[in-house]
Amino acid sequence: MAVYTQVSAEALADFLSGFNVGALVSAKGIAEGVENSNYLVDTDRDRFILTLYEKRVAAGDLPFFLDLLDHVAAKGLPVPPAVPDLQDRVIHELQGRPACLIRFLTGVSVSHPSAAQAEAAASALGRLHGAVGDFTGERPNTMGVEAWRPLFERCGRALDQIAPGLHDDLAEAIDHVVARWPGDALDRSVIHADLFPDNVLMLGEAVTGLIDFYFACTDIRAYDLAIMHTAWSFRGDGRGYDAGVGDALLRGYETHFPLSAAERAHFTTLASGACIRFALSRAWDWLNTPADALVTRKDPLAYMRRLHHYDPVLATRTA
Ligand SMILES: Nc1ncnc2c1ncn2[C@@H]1O[C@H](COP(=O)(O)OP(=O)(O)O)[C@@H](O)[C@H]1O
Ligand SMILES: N[C@@H](CCOP(=O)(O)O)C(=O)O
Repeated sequence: MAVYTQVSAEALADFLSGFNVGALVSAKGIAEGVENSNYLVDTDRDRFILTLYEKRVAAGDLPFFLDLLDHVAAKGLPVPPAVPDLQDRVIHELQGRPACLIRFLTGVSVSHPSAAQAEAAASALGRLHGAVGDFTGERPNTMGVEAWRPLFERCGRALDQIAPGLHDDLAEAIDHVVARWPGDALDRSVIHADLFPDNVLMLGEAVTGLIDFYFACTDIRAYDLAIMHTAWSFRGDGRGYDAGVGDALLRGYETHFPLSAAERAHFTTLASGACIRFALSRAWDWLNTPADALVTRKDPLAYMRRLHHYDPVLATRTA
């Protein structure tokens, strides 16, 4: 459960009085998510998500994320814009945290996506990449290829507390993948950068929401699909690659963006990089999540197993 900051009913009612959204009826901390504190808020008029930005979201980046959501929503994609208050402000402060009131979208995130659901979700990613073609905002990827070594070094030898050998395994993987990283050889774009199944809301096989744009940034466009491939095509523990789902992702995406020969040639490297990125952030969180935070930490080793699927050369100690 991701609630790092508690908001009392009184503080929330006071906060909502600055909006034209009706009066508070109920509020519950949301079980999913690891980055921010999220509450499901019902008023006597409507339902909202209240997000307090916590760990990796810098307040200075919020205008980029919110402008991006407005841009993409205006193109007809199902993304949740922030709700303005009575003075037309969308970024607030609550309990000392940056906070936004977000429009609620219906749908559920699937735990075990079928090939048809994966195809629909990847098709939505392709539409998203089409919609950002004329978006002028830019944001460097703070979790991109240049960030891996510094984060690895901040984790240090404590990585071996998670699994013996993890430190050396990751060091070798970073050297191997960074040396092969395509860099400027591939098209760049604004990307979502975290389109896991829990960030896609669905009803049956229809996508009803793309959420959680708080890692969105400018990076290699096909890297977004590679991230999705690592997140959708395996069981939660990182075992059991499902080729039906993996192929469906490529098929769905290519209805909007056929991959170039270069993107195909580099896809395994992009996916391996995604595995390093999520293994590292999960490892850092594993070692540093406050004991009193209501959050379920995610397993870094599940991402090492995925890495070994894409790059069997790296399959060594922690497999
Ligand atoms: N706009 C929204 N509409 C409906 N549910 C949402 C919305 N935003 C977030 N949620 C719910 O809250 C959960 C956590 O949100 P998310 O943005 O993924 O959190 P975090 O940033 O902590 O990862 C989601 O899995 C989803 O259940
Ligand atoms: N998707 C990442 C963690 C980021 O959390 P999210 O809840 O914002 O998607 C992972 O699984 O490691």
